[in-house]
Amino acid sequence: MPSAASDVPADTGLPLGDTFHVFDTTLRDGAQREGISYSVTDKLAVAALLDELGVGFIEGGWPGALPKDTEFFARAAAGELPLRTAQLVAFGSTRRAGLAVQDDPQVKALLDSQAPVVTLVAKSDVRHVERALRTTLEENLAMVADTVRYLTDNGRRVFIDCEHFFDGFAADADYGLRVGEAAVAAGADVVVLCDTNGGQLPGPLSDTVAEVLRRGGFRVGIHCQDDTGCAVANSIAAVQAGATHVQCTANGYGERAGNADLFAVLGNLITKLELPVLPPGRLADLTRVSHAIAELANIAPNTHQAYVGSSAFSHKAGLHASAIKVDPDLYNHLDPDAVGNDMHILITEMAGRASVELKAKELGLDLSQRPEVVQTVVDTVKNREAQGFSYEAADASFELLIRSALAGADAAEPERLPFRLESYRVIVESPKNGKAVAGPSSSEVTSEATVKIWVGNTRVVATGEGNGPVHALDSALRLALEPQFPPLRSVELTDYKVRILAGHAGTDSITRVLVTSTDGERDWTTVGVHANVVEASWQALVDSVVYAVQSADQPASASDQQMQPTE
Ligand SMILES: CC(=O)SCCNC(=O)CCNC(=O)[C@H](O)C(C)(C)COP(=O)(O)OP(=O)(O)OC[C@H]1O[C@@H](n2cnc3c(N)ncnc32)[C@H](O)[C@@H]1OP(=O)(O)O
Ligand SMILES: CC(=O)C(=O)O
Repeated sequence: MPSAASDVPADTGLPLGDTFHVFDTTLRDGAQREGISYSVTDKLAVAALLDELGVGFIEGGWPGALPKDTEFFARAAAGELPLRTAQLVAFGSTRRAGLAVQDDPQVKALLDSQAPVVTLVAKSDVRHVERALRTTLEENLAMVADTVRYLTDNGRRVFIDCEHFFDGFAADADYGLRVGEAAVAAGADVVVLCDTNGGQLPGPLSDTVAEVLRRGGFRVGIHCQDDTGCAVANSIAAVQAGATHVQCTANGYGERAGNADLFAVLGNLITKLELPVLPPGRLADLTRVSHAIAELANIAPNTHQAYVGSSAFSHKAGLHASAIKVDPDLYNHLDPDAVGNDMHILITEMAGRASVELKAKELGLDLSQRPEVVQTVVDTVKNREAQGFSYEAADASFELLIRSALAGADAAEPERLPFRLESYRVIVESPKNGKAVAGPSSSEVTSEATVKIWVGNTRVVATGEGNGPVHALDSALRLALEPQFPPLRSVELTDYKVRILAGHAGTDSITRVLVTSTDGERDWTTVGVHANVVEASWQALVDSVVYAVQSADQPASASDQQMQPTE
């Protein structure tokens, strides 16, 4: 890793070179989000992903303030973070008031980090200088100048983050400009205007950026928090006003409401403003990198996140689907492939014929020549959703519904169900002495289920146990079916969600169950609805098993059997 600015490659490998900076602070400001606590290994992995994406700068943390960040820079310097495109940045503050810069241990830690670039946070609002730093305006300017000069003299490139710049500028514009000028005179490259409390709106923020550029005569960057929900809009407005350095965090992670989301900012800069700020071909990594970082941050991805959310290109309304069938561009603001995302058609009560046809195509079923089947499916979905079913998240049940409609419409190809239910029974038993221990332990309360089914002409009776009635039913059903349908051995239930749908009174409410299963390669979700939670669960389990059997390659012995229900 280069240890000084002189070692920094002049050619950044970025299409705009040094003229535009995409500066990521996921590992510093993003880590200030409530609930995030990266290990050093996580931080190295996040940095590697950001480098793969092709950002220009990765702020890794505050060495000297957080032991984990000190270790992160040490491990990066030791070769654990080979960077292709990005340069590593260490964050810290200007020297303490009244302390010589060379004696300030946290400034020394910035040099020790060996990062070639340093971002220094500085006060630029007179009220913060006087009330938070409790020093004079002149001493603050000296703190900025001394620290920048010391770092640049030691070969570092320096950016200066002016905290609370916009509020400070409104109160005393001249002082804000003097801070920027002092930093630049001492050797700083970029003066980053920070909306630290996130209270700005795009119009006034854009006016301030333009005025600073006019009066300050230095390079301007932007750093926006999201407290007004405008961090992305503010960042884009600043760039349009002339900022050439934009600080963001992956998925908008950050303190309070977060920071400007790197992925939305990149999507907007590249596809809307046509600024090629990433190396060619990397835009298509946006969705993958967003989700991988969410995984490392241990935060469920935001499904509705612009550009990269799994719902960012999902269409629910029938009228939208009907236009999309003609041309997806009619309802998508860009081709989802461009950012590595996919379009989805959601099937709900709002679906029309086009929605069903497009969704079937997504599932590999061509209904374009089967208008009567499409209409049957539309009608069935609308009726069932009115009863409480929800197909939006239950693609497998929806596929079964299409297959059933196809079979119903086609006398030559009647529906082939793997089994027919005769009956099931579930027993839940509390301890004989009646003293179940309070708490989540299930060993005190046992469940047992018996299923009686017909597989072809064979009657099978199986009993299973489980830590709850649904688990017991699932065990019994598999015991009964696995000998005939070996692929079921690799199928597991991975998620079980219950929702009570209110009726007119508590007692007549109905229950919707969603079951997610996996065979290790694919996941699928099925739905059941009934007033009785066990029956609703059974319906979802049966759909899951039928889906598994129908979509797996059947061994000759099983597929040769007569699958028709026998009477
Ligand atoms: C807007 C932002 O997000 S900036 C980034 C903020 N991030 C963090 O604070 C995370 C890491 N922070 C830390 O680990 C600790 O706060 C430290 C190590 C930086 C400082 O810890 P401590 O010395 O224990 O003090 P504390 O956290 O109360 O900070 C207050 C001190 O910092 C000084 N300070 C605050 N801002 C600045 C600044 N921009 N420049 C120089 N000194 C500053 C204050 O004057 C005060 O110094 P004093 O104790 O000599 O009066
Ligand atoms: C520097 C920074 O994180 C801020 O001002 O918000």
